Amino acid sequence: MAAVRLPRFWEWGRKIVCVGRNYVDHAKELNNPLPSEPVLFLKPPSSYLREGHPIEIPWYSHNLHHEVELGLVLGKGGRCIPTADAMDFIGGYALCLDMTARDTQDTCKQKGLPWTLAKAFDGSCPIGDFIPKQKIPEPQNLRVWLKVNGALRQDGNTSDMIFSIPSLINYISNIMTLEEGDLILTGTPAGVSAVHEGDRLEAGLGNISTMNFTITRSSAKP
Ligand SMILES: CC(=O)CC(=O)C(=O)O
Ligand SMILES: [Mg+2]
Repeated sequence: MAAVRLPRFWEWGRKIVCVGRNYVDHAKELNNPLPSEPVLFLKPPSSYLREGHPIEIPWYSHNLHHEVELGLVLGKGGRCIPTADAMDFIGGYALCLDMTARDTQDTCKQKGLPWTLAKAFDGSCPIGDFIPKQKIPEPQNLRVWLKVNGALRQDGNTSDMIFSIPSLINYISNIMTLEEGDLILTGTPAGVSAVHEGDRLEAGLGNISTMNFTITRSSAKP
């Protein structure tokens, strides 16, 4: 039953849990300290964006960054999931972008405020198609890449994660109950950079899944 419903998980209104600073090279490029525990934040379901719709630069940002990430789609829910059992809770995967208003994030950091404005705006989580679990037998050894206007900007591998996929599921589920259809973004590798109106983004998980988006400026202003 779950296998039939999961392919359209983004329509369920479930939470998106994001992990930050999970790759050494990315933490270093932003001069962030290496975390001793996973860094977590949330995006609302209104962040989901599917191909065919442009990514909008929020009206308050002049430095929107791409972050390409492997997404884990929960196939069943649980609380305090043991690391040893964690992979059984994955129903599939998705190619994801964690679009980030970097200027806003920097201001939030300086003021000691949460990252909501920088990370949780409408369309801040573009996603590709649902990938059934069996199509990625080695999720901890997977190329994650992104091009802007044909130029390769991010080219990482999930083998370089600081916190492994099972340990992330264990950590998150010790804090909040994970539900079927939840999405976990596992962090971005190095190479994040600014996008501009008219840019074309192409991203991929190896050659298993690819997606394309264009960039526009939001017409929504207060
Ligand atoms: C510094 C960040 O924005 C953290 C983040 O989202 C990541 O993927 O790393
Ligand atoms: Mg991220």
